Amino acid sequence: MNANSLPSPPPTALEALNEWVAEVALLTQPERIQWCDGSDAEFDALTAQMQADGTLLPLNDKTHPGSWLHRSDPDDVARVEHLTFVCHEREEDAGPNNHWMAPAEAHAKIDALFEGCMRGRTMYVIPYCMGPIDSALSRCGVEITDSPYVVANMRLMTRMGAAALARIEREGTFVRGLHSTGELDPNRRYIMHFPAELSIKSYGSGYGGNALLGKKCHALRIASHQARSEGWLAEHMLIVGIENPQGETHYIAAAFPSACGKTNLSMLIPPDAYREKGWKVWTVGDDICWMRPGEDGRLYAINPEAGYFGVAPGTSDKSNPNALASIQRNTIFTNVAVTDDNQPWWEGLDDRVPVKDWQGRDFQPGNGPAAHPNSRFTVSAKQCPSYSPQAEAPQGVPISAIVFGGRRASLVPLVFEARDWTHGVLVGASMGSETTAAATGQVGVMRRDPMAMKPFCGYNFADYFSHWLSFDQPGAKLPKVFHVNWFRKGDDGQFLWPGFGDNLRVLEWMIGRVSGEAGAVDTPIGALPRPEDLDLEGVSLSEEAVEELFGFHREGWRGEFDGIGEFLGGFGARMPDALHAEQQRIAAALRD
Ligand SMILES: Nc1nc2c(ncn2[C@@H]2O[C@H](COP(=O)(O)OP(=O)(O)OP(=O)(O)O)[C@@H](O)[C@H]2O)c(=O)[nH]1
Ligand SMILES: O=C([O-])CC(=O)C(=O)O
Ligand SMILES: [Mn+2]
Repeated sequence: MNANSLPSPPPTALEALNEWVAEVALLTQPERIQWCDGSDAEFDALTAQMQADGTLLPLNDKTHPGSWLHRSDPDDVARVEHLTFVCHEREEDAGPNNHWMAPAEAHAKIDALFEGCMRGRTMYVIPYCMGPIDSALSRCGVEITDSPYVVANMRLMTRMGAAALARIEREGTFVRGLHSTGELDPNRRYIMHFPAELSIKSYGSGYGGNALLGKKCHALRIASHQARSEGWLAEHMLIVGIENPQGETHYIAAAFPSACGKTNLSMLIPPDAYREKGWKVWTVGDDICWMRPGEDGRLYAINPEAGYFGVAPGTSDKSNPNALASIQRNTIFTNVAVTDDNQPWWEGLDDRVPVKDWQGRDFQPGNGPAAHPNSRFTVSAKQCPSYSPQAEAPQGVPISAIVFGGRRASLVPLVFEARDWTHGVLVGASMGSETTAAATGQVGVMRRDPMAMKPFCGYNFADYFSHWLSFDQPGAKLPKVFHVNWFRKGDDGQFLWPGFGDNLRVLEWMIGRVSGEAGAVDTPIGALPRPEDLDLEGVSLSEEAVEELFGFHREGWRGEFDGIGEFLGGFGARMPDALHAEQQRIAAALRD
């Protein structure tokens, strides 16, 4: 195709967009170009076409109306951090936390892959808005892709189509994301970010986090960099509203690494006794949070997404009934197993035995799990029974508490509170967690994952921590900062804390701390509740569990703080002195 065969007149009057689309068409040579309007008719036509060519397999229409299974290439099931690059002119600006390539080299390398890659195929142009269309906090982008699966997922995950295009035309700026599934060859795969150009190029993967460019690539890597210069924060956080029996709602934002419990906490169902008293939980977002100080000095947050791309395994009517209710219809499942009556199935759902595994083979336990450990569902947020009407509010919701947490089998207690903002930033910066199946590589290895942003921060972590510290200004009414660990294990290897709905007991304590009502004891690492400071009625915990979940183990923390000191030191002179000082203050207190 050449520029002359572009549709005429072009669907938008925005020259910059038309020029970019023409330029991409020239490079990739698609057979045709389709501008996506986000309509139901467009979605229906795409899913019908994917059903016809086998990209989507229809699921049981009685139990799961309007739902499909997609089986991806077995080598393309997770994010690929070693192939993900942040391309600033200077390597120091990407920082030791990122893989870096100079922009010119990166463009040359990936453009060579894009050359002619859409021959014989349709090129889709997807205008999207991250956040409510009418919110000043929202930002827009356009993704160009040759994957109808990406279009369908973007339709569920973002505000996509005509309204987004209208906003882009008004604003004149947008993030440019170019994607092709290519040959799905892991040796011809890159996810490249050019923060200074507000652009993304992703080649060779169809997997969510690599291919749905509005999500991790735009809303975290590009947005975090943009947020630094514009005075806001783009974070890997859920947003949840906790309504107490008096009818007051506190909003909490929580950063846990991939597959460490954000979706679950955001959709929590209160334990029976809490429900009877009138506690309610409202889901604003399950993965990404953009926040900015409001005129009253508080941080206001929006969820830039419009849907969930959630982890399937472990989701059941016991662990997460809201998620399960959300995915009974109009859902795309990726890499799950199926039962004999063609229902989606995964480990932890129930005790049925599936007939086909995620690769479509007859299920045999010897082949490993039936559903891929990183199998996912894509669904519109509006289908969640706990979806908060405030998720559409253009001004966002005020945040009362920020929570950091990870998977830590040992040492780290159930919950503690940072003493002030600077300490809170250190708590976030020093987060550690055991790796999960959300990214390729070994699972269960402890690594530092500051603010759950290790794979997602679009610039040097040292500068990112400085940016976090800069919010502590006169007049600021910053949230309190906490750290949680739902994943503490006993000697038998079992989790000590029941988790899920019972996590509300911990959130209630946090809200009590915010309002000054809940008790705690001070330790060098922060304020820890005593068991009697939490409502534990009906929770059965062994003596060992209480000791491990609520105890403070000075020896272990000394070692931990040595590790934290080394980690901060790895960033050299760019690391803010205030964080070093904070680490040293606590390390000294631990020696006393
Ligand atoms: N033991 C325990 N497991 C949990 C808890 N919350 C979530 N999980 C499990 O952790 C896994 C991942 O949870 P999610 O809530 O999907 O993780 P996420 O942080 O939203 O992950 P991403 O979408 O990858 O960013 C699931 O298998 C859950 O069942 C908890 O409180 N306790
Ligand atoms: O990005 C993805 O593919 C899914 C996700 O939320 C994560 O990995 O944190
Ligand atoms: Mn995530």
